[in-house]
Amino acid sequence: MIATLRNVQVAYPASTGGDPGRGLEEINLALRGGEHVAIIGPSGAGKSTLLRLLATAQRPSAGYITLADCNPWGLGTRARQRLRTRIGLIQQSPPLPPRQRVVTAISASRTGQWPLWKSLANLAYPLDMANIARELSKLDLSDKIFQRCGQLSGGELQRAAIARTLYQRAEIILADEPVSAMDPVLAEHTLDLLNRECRQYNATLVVSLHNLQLALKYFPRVIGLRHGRIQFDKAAAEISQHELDALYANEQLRPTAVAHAAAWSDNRSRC
Ligand SMILES: Nc1ncnc2c1ncn2[C@@H]1O[C@H](COP(=O)(O)OP(=O)(O)OP(=O)(O)O)[C@@H](O)[C@H]1O
Repeated sequence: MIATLRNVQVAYPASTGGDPGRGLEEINLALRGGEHVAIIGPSGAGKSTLLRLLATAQRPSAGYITLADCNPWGLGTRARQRLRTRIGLIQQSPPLPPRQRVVTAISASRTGQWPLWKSLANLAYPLDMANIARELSKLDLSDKIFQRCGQLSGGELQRAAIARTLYQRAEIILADEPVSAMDPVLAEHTLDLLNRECRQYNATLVVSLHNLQLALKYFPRVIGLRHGRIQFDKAAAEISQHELDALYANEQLRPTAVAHAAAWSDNRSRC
């Protein structure tokens, strides 16, 4: 298994002196290397928290986690940093420095894997321009290579962050709503590309999505989270409308989410 979580819990500090905020509770999960998994669930369900846990950006309050056969929180700082070079986290609003050029931001994703002299030389002039240009062209961003990150649109920034993680050659790619700022056609194209690239390099891909249609279409395994707990974890083809209704029950997003799911079910039954 590339990742396992046993009875994992994340409790956030209470903001007003009450009970601790609920992030995740009793999460039990095993991910095989090379698997492609979508995480769905209403706003506040814990999707980002789960991705941050898998990225070692968040420490569990309780329970046990292994990544690539080691406990990240039992490692020293250096060893944990080395482990992080094998994990790519694509955030919904990628925190790329606004004044940094796209080429520099992308090349920085590999510096943790390089010796110090190479990282320093790379700061002065990106050493691997051809491969960076290749990753950008896959995402139709070739013309943005020397642009400053702060000058990119939301969707372009998300695509630059995806190019950065692909260039990193991460073994585990975690993406938090990676296509939320893209138009529907670009969103499909980008998710399709991300899946193909991960298959080619046998990378494990875990993506949180609010768009159920995309989750069910592109991911063979889907995890439904609600109130910090796993409601279901099963093959996309086996998820029923009833389970989707229950996942989003009483949530403000329900009408949109269920409409997406109903459209997808209709399409599925017509095929
Ligand atoms: N840093 C934090 N401090 C306190 N509470 C937090 C923090 N981060 C998240 N939470 C709380 O934990 C819960 C889960 O949040 P999380 O961001 O993981 O949900 P999500 O499913 O990704 O939501 P969304 O779909 O809206 O992005 C929410 O109730 C949220 O308010």
